[in-house]
This record gives sequence, structure tokens and C-alpha cells, in this order.
Amino acid sequence: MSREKSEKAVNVQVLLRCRPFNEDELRNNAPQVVTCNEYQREVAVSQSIAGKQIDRVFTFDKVFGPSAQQKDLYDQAVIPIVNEVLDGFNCTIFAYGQTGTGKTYTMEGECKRAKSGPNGQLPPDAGVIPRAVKQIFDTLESQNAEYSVKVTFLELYNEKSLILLGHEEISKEATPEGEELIKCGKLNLVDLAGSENISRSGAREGRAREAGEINKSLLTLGRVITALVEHLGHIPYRDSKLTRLLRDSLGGRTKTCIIATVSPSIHCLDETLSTLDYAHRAKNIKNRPEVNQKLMKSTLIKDLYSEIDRMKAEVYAAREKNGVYIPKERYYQEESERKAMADQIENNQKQFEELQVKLDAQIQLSSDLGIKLNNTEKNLDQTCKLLATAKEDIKAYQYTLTEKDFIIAEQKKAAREDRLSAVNRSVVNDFQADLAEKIGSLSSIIVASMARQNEQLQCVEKLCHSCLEVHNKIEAMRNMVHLNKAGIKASVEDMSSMVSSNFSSLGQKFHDSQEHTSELSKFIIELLDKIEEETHKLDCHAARAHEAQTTSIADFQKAYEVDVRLVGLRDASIENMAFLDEHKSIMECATSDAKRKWQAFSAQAENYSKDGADFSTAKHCRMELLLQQCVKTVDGASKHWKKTHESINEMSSEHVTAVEAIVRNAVESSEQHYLEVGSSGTEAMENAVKNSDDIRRHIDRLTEHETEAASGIIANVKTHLGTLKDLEDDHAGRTTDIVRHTQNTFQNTYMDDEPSGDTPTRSETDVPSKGTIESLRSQPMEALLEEFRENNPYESSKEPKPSLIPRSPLIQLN
Ligand SMILES: Nc1ncnc2c1ncn2[C@@H]1O[C@H](COP(=O)(O)OP(=O)(O)OP(=O)(O)O)[C@@H](O)[C@H]1O
Repeated sequence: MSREKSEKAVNVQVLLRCRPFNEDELRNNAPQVVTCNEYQREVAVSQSIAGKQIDRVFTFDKVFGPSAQQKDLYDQAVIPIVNEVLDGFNCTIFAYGQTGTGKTYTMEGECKRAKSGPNGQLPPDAGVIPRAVKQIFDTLESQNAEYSVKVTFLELYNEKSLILLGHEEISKEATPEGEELIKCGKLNLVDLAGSENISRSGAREGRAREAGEINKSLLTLGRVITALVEHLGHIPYRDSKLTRLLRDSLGGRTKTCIIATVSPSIHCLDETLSTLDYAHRAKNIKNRPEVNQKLMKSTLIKDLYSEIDRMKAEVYAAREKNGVYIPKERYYQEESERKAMADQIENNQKQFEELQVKLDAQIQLSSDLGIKLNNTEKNLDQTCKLLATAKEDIKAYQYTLTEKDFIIAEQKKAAREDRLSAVNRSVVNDFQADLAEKIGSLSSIIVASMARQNEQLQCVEKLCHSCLEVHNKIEAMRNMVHLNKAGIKASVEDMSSMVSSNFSSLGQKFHDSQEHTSELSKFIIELLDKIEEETHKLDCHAARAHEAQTTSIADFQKAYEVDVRLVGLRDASIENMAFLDEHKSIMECATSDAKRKWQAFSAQAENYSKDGADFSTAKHCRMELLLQQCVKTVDGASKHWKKTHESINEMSSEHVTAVEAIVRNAVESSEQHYLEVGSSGTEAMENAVKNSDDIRRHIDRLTEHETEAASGIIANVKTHLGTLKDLEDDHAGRTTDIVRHTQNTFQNTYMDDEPSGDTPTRSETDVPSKGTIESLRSQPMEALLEEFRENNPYESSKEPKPSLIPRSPLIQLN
């Protein structure tokens, strides 16, 4: 190590060790208030102030918790120090802490009670001192060097304070003149007394003075440390033996390590805090360690001899008990010092008096200033309170700010995740839409193809049905043709027989009718002749009657005067009447006969006959009553008969012509009918032949159609099969397309959450379900705040303001 480097200021190294709970504490179930974080070199002390749990945290160069073993502490903290001692540095290790916190355990260990292990190995409870001694001896032994080790044990005021001085001699190096050089290193190992309050140190009565001395040493140590830390001009080393001994270790050229020991129990809380404050302050002490000058062996021997002489003289003087022996030079030196001091005292006395005056003035001034100071302190207190409030506010604001930052960061993250999920969502939506469209088109194609298939099936079915129908129709037609043929044949035969029979009956009827007509004509002619004859008779009779009546009238006129003549008239009238009666019956007979005969031909003739008969009857009746009306009646009758005759003639001639015409027409129509029947028969025969030909042709056509339909069906089935194959290919292609598209979507398009540095974990790639989409949502503000507060509990700074001067157990004694 270069000299320059070694002379750099080095802070005192401060270690903290917290012992485990002892049996008492475990029995009393004492709460733990000290927590050690070895990794972060921190010690946290939990305090409950005004019901509030407040943690104070101290950082040290190294921290050893309750579970740390002796070996751990030695290996990590002491080995390097011992090595430096062997390199020629002066080093000091001292333990500081409350009684019972393990200072002695740490420095000495419990090797006295424990047996040493095999091969001279130390027991596990061995402390720093035995381990350091062993290391020094082991190292020196291994170097085969010539060495000497000086050990001094010093106990201060019945209390332990041990100083071990390691002194090493190495003859390996030599000056050019061949002189040997000696390297020296000094290691001070100090186990201080308990740092606690005298009343709790256990010192009673007789030991109180000693305790006072102990406390004086520790108090001075505290002052020295304060003076060193605050860079005060005067460092009161000389105020105690301990500080005098450790002068070089504190702010000097020695490397120093303080091991502060504490208890974890709540019962030692005050002392623990005091020790921690004390040790924490000691961290700021700076030393300037430097390697000891290498001494020439001869010089060292000379020094040692003079030292031996001096000590021998002192021992001699002490033994003589008649004064104190001091060498002459030292006496003269001390005498001159004494004189100088007497002068100094005198001067000081004068200065003291002057200062006394000044002091009085200053006291006055200071009392004034005290009042001012009080006011100022009050103000300061107030200001401090305000400051504390402001600080607390600032802290709260800062906490709120950090909260907000956290929320903003979370929300940014959430926004990024949102964006990503939005992109993913849109990709999924696109994909879904695309897939839906493709599936839709596929299904529509399937539907269309199914419809087409159905149509084709229906076509096939219709064709089959129509085939069947055609077959049935053909069958029916064949039957009908057969029936028609038979029917036509029968009807033709019937028709021909009917025509022939009709023709013969018509001929017979025509003949009968001719005979009947001729008979009727004869009868009519006879009747007419008879009527003519009767009419003639009637005319004659009427003429005779008229003549007779004329004669009778003349006779009556002549014979009016005579009765005989009346009787003759009556007889003539009676005769006339008889004739008329006879004639009347003849007429009646003729009329009824004519009436009966003509009834079938003409009702009119009958009526006329009846009228004639009626007329005759009426005439006959009236002839009896009114003779004058006879002539009129006969005239009328004759006229009437004439008319009747004429009409009958007319009628008979008309009827004959009509009958002739009818007969002629009938003959003509039957002839025509015969002709028509013949022609219709021929026509029917022709039609039948023609229909048969048509039906045959139709059947041929149907057969052709059937064949065509069958081939069409086969062709259809073939095309259908082709279509089905195409559809299958198409479906396969589309399915592959969909699968490829899906893969593309989820492997390329779908984006994963890339780690950006602000996101702690990478999200799993997954098709976003409802649930995962939910989880991607940013947490609500309250949840974020809660999460932040859980991870960063708010530490209020409203704790009792630490006093400017560190609280020391030694100060409390005062
Ligand atoms: N780290 C530790 N591991 C196990 N036991 C310990 C530890 N530290 C201390 N002890 C035990 O605690 C008890 C008290 O320890 P010790 O006597 O070393 O305290 P001390 O600080 O030296 O007290 P005093 O100031 O009174 O001398 C001892 O029985 C010791 O074995």
C-alpha cells in the first residue's frame, strides 16, 4: 500500500450486533423492537409514540443479527483488520453497549468454559480475542519469520478493559548495509464497561465511586467522539485514562472498529436507542491510518534497553519507598515545565480576574440574551412546529405525488395494454367478421348446393312420378282404346242394325200411314158426301118446311077463325117436329161419329160438329117456342154448315198436304239420316283408325320421352356428382383457407404484450376471452391507491424531534 494512499482519511468502521433473546426475555415473552437487515446493513427500532408505531432506521458498516455466529462476525469484520495489523498498521477494535448485550461474548467468547476442539481449533463460541491471537500466531508461524508478540492486559477500575498489543519482528528485509528491518503492528482489543445508567449498572455503595470513574471514562469517550465528529478544536483525550489510551484510535493514525452491541428486547429500548445514536455518530470520526515506520533492529534494541533501564529505575524507587525516583533529565525537564506552569498560572490568575469582570458583564449580557434566547427558542419551537407541519404536509404531498405518479404509470401501462387489447380486439373482431363472412358464404353455398340438390332430387322424383303417370296413362289409354274399339264396334253394329230396323219400321209406318191417310180420306170424303146429302136433305126439308109454314101461316090466317084448322096446324107442326127429331138424331149420330173420327186429327172439327149438334139441339128446342126464328136458324145453320164444310174441306186438304209434307220430310230425313248414319259410321271407323294411329304415335313419343328422361336423369346424376365433387373440393379449400387464416391471425397479426420495461410481467398469449379482456382493464383508482399504499406505507415524520445533541446514557448521569 502506498504511503500516500494509506494516509487518506478513513472513517471509523462501526459494526452492530444484536444478541438473541435470553432466557428471561423469552420467559417474559418480551416483544422484539429491533429488526436487523444484514443485507441492507440496516437496523430498525420500532417505537410506539403516542399510540403510533414509528420505526427508526440506522445504517452501519456491517450488521449482525441474533442468528449471526462468532465465526461469521470474525470472518467478515475482524480478519481484514488483523491482516492490516500484520501489514504494519495499528488497529483498535472495541465493543460498546449496554450491560448484558454481549460485549464480552463478542470480544472473548465463551471459550473458557468450552473445550477447545481437536488440533487446537477454537470452540464455536470463541470471540474476537482468541481468534485474533490464533490468526496472528498462525500467520507468523506459516511465514517462518522471527517474531515477538507482546501482550498487555489492562483492567481499568476493576472493570474490564483489555489491550492486546501484537508486536511482530520480521528479518526477511534488510538495508543495503545488511542491517535488519523490523515491521511493527499494534492491535488494541477493548472490552468496555456497560454503557448504561449507573443505577442500572448494578454498581452499589462501595462500587459507586468506581462506577463513577467508569462513567467518567465513557463520558469522556462520548465527548471525544462528539468533539471529533463536530470538528471542535479541543479534543478532551486527557480527561480520562481510557481516552488517553485510545487517543491514537480516535482521530489518530490507527484504524478503528467499534462493535456496538444491543438487545432485541423492548425492556432495553432506551439504552438500545442510545447505543445506536452513539455508534451512528462515531461513524463520522475520521482517522488517518499510516503504516508504522520500519525500524532498524539496532535502533529498536537501543530503545528497548533505555526503556528497560527507565523501568528498572522506577521499580527500584518504588521498592525504596523514600521518594520517587526520576532521572535527572526528566527532573530538569519537569522542573522547567513546573516553572513555566507557575508563570502560566500567575498570568492565568490575572487573566482570570480580568475575565471575571468580563464574565460578570457577560453574565448580565447572557441573562439578557437568555431572555432573548427563551423568546427566540419559543419562536424557534413554534417555527419548528410549523416547519414540522410543513414538512409533514410536504411529505404527504410528496406521498400523494408518488401515488399519482404510480397511478399515472399504472394508467399509462393500462393505456398501453388497452391500446394493445384494442388492437388485439380489432384483430379478433376482424378475424371474427372474416370468419363469420367466410362461414356465411360457405353455409350459403352449402344451402344453395343443398337447394340445388333438393331441386335435382325433386326433378328426379317428378321424373319418376311422371314416368309412372305416363305408364299409368299408357295403360289406361290402352284399356280405353280397347274399350273404345269394342264400344265403337258395338255402337257401329247397333247403329247399323238400328238403321236397318228403323228403315224397315219407317217403311212400314210410312205404308201404314199411307193406308191410314187414304182410309181417312175416304172416310172424310164419305162423311162429306153424307154431310152434303144431309145438308141437301136439310135444305129440302127447310124449303119444304118453309113452304109448309108459309102455307100453314096462310091456312092459319084462314083457319084462325076455325079450330079445325088449328088442329091440322098442330098436327103438321107435330109431324114437322118428328121429322126434325129424326133428322136431329141422324145429325147427332153423324156429328158424334164425325166427332169421334175426327177427334184424333182435329179438335176444331169436333168443335164444329159439336157446335152443329149444339146448334141443332138449340134449334130443335127453340123450334118449339119460336117458329119465326126457325127460318133464321135454318139459314144460320145452313150458312154455318156451309162454312163448316168449307173449313173442313180446307182443313182436310191442308192436313193432307201437311201429312204428305210430313211424310215426305220423314222419308227424306230418314233417307238423309240413313246416309248420315252411314257416313258417320265410316267417319267413326276412320276416326277410330286415326285415333289408334295417334295413340300409337303418342305411345311411341312417350317411350322416346321416357328414354330421354332416363338418359337425362343419368346425365343429371353425373353432373350432380361432379358438382358435389366440386363442392367438396371447394369446401376443403375454404376450410384450409380458414385454418391458414386463423393461424396467420393468431401467430402473426395477434399481438402479444411486449415487455416495455415498465410492465413487470409478460402477459400470456391467449385468445382474449371475456375474463382476460376484463383483466386487461385498468384497475379502478381506489384499487391502484390501495395497492400503492400496501407496497409503500406512508411514514409520518411526526415523531419527537431528536435533540440536537445526541442522547447519551452518560449525559443522563449528569
Ligand atoms: N450473540 C450472542 N449469542 C449468544 N449468546 C449471547 C450473545 N451475546 C450475549 N450472549 C449471552 O448473553 C449473556 C450476557 O453477555 P455478556 O456478559 O457478554 O454481556 P456484556 O455486554 O459483556 O455485559 P457486561 O457489560 O455486564 O459485561 C451471556 O450469557 C452471553 O452468553
